[in-house]
Amino acid sequence: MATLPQTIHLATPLPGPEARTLDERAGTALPRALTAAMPTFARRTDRGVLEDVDGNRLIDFGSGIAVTTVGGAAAPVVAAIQKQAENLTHTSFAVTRYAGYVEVAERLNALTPGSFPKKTALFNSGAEAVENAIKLARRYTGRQAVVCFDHAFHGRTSLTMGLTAKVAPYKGGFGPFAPELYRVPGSYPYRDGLDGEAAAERTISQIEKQVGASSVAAVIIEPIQGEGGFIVPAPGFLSALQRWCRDNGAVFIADEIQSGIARTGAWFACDHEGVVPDLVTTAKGLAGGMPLSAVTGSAEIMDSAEPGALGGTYCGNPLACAAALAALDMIEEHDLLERARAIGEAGIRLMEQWKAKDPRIGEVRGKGAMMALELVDPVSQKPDAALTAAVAQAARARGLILLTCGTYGNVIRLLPPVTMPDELFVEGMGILEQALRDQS
Ligand SMILES: Cc1ncc(COP(=O)(O)O)c(CNCCCC(=O)O)c1O
Repeated sequence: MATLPQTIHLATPLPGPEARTLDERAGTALPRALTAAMPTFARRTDRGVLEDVDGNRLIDFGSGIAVTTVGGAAAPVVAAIQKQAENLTHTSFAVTRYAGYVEVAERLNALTPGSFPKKTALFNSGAEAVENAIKLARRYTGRQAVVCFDHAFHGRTSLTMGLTAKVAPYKGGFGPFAPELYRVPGSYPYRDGLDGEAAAERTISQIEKQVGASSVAAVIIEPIQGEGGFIVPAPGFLSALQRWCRDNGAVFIADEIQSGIARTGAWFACDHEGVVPDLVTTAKGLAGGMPLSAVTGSAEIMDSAEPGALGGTYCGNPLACAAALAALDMIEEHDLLERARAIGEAGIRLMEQWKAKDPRIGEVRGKGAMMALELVDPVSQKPDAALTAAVAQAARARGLILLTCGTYGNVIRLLPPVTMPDELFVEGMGILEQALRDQS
């Protein structure tokens, strides 16, 4: 298993010659709707480094959008996939079952919040998990209305586009979207100035007055909103929502696809507030880079669907299950929860120092290795998407894989693999700080 030096190395400008050739081929072969943050093509990954096709080594602050939390091509994950692939690549769990699926379900049933009997169903993508969580909530309650939130992202399938808030680039021209989806304001302390209780009162009032409590099948929320801007709700907001759902017979669904599986320094972002959802969706970091997603929750809700009502050809693929078991073992054996917390503390501390001297930084926020900078006009505090794009582009040109997000396009997000060495993380932060300075 080849390892990469955990240092940045720029042999060519980005994109280099091989990448430019591939880009031309991609322009001919692929639809223009497929875009990428980085102007190059990957060849290898190892911990915090991605090597591209021209031999450049880049610092990875993206983890493939919060997926390779344990590092790309992590040795234990690779070994588990190789071993599994020699014996079993696919049977379809709906045809002949296999132990790996059951083992992943048992792990998630034990790790997710709540001490009640739980069950898990596996799928392939995050959107697929969200779709099935909604199906189960509707089947269990016999109701149809689903409450979702401003700034939400839940996927790009038809139903999940309806749940997702931001129109561009996700939804334009793809409607009509599913009925019975109702969007309400959530908690965005930097922009609404509300504490958890006040934000929850506003949300619940809108649900009760404009949806009707008795028609709500589910309330679905990201405990930290990801694509919408790494928005950490005010303390108490999520638990107030959970109480309302319990009191009104609605299923509380925590979409932990981006915030879950050690990313925030806890197994789940809900853990930070002791919030216990009825259903949890997971994906991304679950299988160390392999496509796997899950719905985990109350056995009573999970068993509400008739035999045969859940499934799909590839759901819970054996290679993905083997990878997931190896990734979960890595998190436990190397205490990567603590590692995520340490990275978060170091990153937040650094960015707060920048903020003290730079009024363009409206807020520094996040938990664990899920951190963000919201960039604004220093006078009006209005979102500054142009500055955000310029900073990201400058950082990428210097070899830092960096992602942005936010409804207003003005949030820089940090999602490093938590197996990244400290000195490489600090070097990546230095590149980001310089890119900010260069845009003064
Ligand atoms: C909370 C939350 N729920 C659901 C999803 C959807 O997961 P899929 O595996 O991309 O379907 C996500 C995926 N987020 C990254 C999307 C990137 C893009 O599509 O450009 C998420 O963050």
